[in-house]
Amino acid sequence: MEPIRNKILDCKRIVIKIGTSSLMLADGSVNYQTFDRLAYVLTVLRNQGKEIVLVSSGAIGVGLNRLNLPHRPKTIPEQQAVASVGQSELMNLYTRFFSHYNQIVGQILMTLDIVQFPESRRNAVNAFEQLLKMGIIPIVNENDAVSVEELDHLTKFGDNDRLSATVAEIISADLLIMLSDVPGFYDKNPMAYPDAVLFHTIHAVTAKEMALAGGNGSKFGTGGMATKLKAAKRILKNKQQMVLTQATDPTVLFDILAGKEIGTYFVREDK
Ligand SMILES: Nc1ncnc2c1ncn2[C@@H]1O[C@H](COP(=O)(O)OP(=O)(O)O)[C@@H](O)[C@H]1O
Ligand SMILES: N[C@@H](CCC(=O)OP(=O)(O)O)C(=O)O
Repeated sequence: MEPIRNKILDCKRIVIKIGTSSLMLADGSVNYQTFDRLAYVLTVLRNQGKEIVLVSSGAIGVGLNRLNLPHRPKTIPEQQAVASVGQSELMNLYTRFFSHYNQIVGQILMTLDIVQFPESRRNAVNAFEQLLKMGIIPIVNENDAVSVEELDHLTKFGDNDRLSATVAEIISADLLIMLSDVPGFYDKNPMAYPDAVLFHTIHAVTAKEMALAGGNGSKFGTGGMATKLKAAKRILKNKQQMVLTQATDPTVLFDILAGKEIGTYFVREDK
């Protein structure tokens, strides 16, 4: 009998983060199946009374596809333009697929400074609370078209792993589920080492765990495992919990919320 993760069973407010590598196919085209299945699963969870927030990467990936560009441009303004086009197309895709299940979605684009200033942070939280109260699923991304790494005014989160942990913190989510292109966190990169061993549960992220995080797995990934571990560290510090697994079949979310031992579960021992 596999262990049940009891602390997950009562989770009501859930942030789900999905990475680019799960939304795009290897040839750079859009993975429509994932968009459709994700829309279905999140709508079912919403109809069950869960409060769902989706943090979605993909602006760059979808933008490259829409503009028929073979790879990420080199200059920042070109990257901003690709993200601007891609974000518009990304929301178009989500709106269409969620509408198949009669679920309304909203868009919240964030920059780091929003959460760093108390008033703008409060305003952002108010927007989330109102959308959730209305039964709407907020879809969040970094506002890549304008958030540039500037020395004197830090607007960029840099990756959606960090953004998703921040959103989970400011809305006091019960659980963050990170969907990537790997089944979880391993003792070495499973894409490079077939004998890599999955960690089922992690109670603390230390230098030891950080040392096991190699580079990105996919040509689309921005964050890599290191940013996921940093996000997990923040989640644990805030006494929250996180599950990391792969997005191959978004119905995995049903099993995760049923407490099944899926992926890697980050939870404090004293939670
Ligand atoms: N110890 C590890 N365990 C699991 N994945 C790892 C590890 N070290 C490096 N990786 C790599 O991290 C990648 C996930 O990060 P990333 O490519 O950015 O995906 P995403 O687009 O979902 O953020 C995996 O594809 C894998 O190749
Ligand atoms: N805001 C960027 C996502 C950056 C990011 O963290 O991407 P990923 O590592 O695929 O989750 C975009 O939408 O392309």
